[in-house]
Amino acid sequence: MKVGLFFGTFNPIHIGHLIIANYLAEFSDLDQVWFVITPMSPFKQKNSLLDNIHRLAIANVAVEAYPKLKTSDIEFKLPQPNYTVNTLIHIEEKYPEHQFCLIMGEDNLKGFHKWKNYETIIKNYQLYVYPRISGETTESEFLKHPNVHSVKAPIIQISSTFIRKSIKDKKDIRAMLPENVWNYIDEMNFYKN
Ligand SMILES: Nc1ncnc2c1ncn2[C@@H]1O[C@H](COP(=O)(O)OP(=O)(O)OP(=O)(O)O)[C@@H](O)[C@H]1O
Ligand SMILES: O=C(O)c1ccc[n+]([C@@H]2O[C@H](COP(=O)([O-])O)[C@@H](O)[C@H]2O)c1
Repeated sequence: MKVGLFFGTFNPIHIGHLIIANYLAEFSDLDQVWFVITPMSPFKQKNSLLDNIHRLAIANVAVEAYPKLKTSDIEFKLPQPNYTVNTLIHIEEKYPEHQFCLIMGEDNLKGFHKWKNYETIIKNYQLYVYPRISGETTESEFLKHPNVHSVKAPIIQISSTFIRKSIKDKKDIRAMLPENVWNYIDEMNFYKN
């Protein structure tokens, strides 16, 4: 099976993430997309980060109705910060029967040269890159790499930061989260203070 790995802190997962994953699962040669919940991203502060287990639970609720979308907690037991190159080694060991690819926004591709062992990653894995709006106009040099495939997924400008702030400010942002995710977050009182 060909599996696309979508890495992120997912604090929380939102429709922006789901639309990308759903698009790739239906309109590319990927059989499944797995959301890999990252305990600590190398370039991100740990501020207001909900526990791994809760971020995973929210993502599980989000993918419930989508047989081609799954979650993975493989990084929970790996050293932090979580470098993708290490995770890829572990995931290949655990699932030798699958072929893994990476899913990445154009914005992340621009900073890809700062990732640990990025040359190894791009040499050995296909990258599926979806469009994002960013201030910069320059294209990433990696877009020309034979292992990089551009996909025309829709652009949704929502961030988890915006969702967290809006919940804190008591705004009604239900449309930005799947209904069952909103209900779960609300019942658990996440992000309210
Ligand atoms: N609206 C979106 N559409 C497509 N990709 C997104 C969107 N928001 C985030 N991503 C990408 O999805 C991955 C995981 O997202 P991440 O958990 O970092 O979410 P985020 O919404 O950017 O979070 P935060 O606002 O907390 O920094 C990252 O590679 C990020 O670039
Ligand atoms: O391996 C690295 O050096 C590396 C550096 C930055 C980000 N990543 C991965 O990319 C994911 C999204 O990055 P970010 O910064 O948008 O949260 C993050 O959760 C990590 O899994 C990985």
